[in-house]
Amino acid sequence: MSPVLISPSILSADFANLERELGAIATADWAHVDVMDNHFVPNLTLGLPIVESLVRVSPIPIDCHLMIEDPDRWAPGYAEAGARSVTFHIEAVADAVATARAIRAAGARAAFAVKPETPFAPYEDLLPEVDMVLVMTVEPGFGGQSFMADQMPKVSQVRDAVRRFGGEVWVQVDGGVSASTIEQCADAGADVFVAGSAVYGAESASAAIEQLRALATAHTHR
Ligand SMILES: O=C(CO)[C@@H](O)[C@H](O)COP(=O)(O)O
Repeated sequence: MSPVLISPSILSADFANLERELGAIATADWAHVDVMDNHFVPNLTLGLPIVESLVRVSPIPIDCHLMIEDPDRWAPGYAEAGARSVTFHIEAVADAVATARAIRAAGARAAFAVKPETPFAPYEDLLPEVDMVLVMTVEPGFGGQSFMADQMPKVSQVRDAVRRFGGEVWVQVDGGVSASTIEQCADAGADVFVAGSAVYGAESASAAIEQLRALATAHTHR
């Protein structure tokens, strides 16, 4: 397996043609699906029935990022729907351990996300319960925002904690990731890269994916 994973965000895709848009990123590792409820974030996207349909038609695994309230209740359903990984926000969850275990029991990889203002250190003890930590590099809610380079120390902090833990836990970054920002993410220790506008805004999505993969691979320290 490649030491890095590229996960294009379909938030920047044409929502009227999602099957075709998933086909356009078939050379990526995962397809990142942002579920937003207009409460946890000020935007509304899609929910469980659409994710079930996307799982059916996607040529690559679905990487589901839940930006919703009450993930304790909803997250396992996305795993049961066939998402390969399900990420909940640590700011929204009541019982992170129970939710992560329910996601894993339903057959998906479990992850938690931290918003830019949220520190990682208080949650380091959760590493044995998850397969990935997502460090947001924009405020969650919208695609096309500017990359927050000030989150790179947090990415390094997560990578150091994963090394101390010794298990296999991916470190994902999401927001403003592009050919001009991905190297610093990889240098900081990220190995899973979400990119929306940089992929769907490119003339060729597959060429953009290859460029991102090559840049990240050249800078990974794994
Ligand atoms: O979760 C989110 C936004 O909240 C992301 O997944 C965006 O969809 C990334 O888009 P770009 O910043 O890459 O355009």
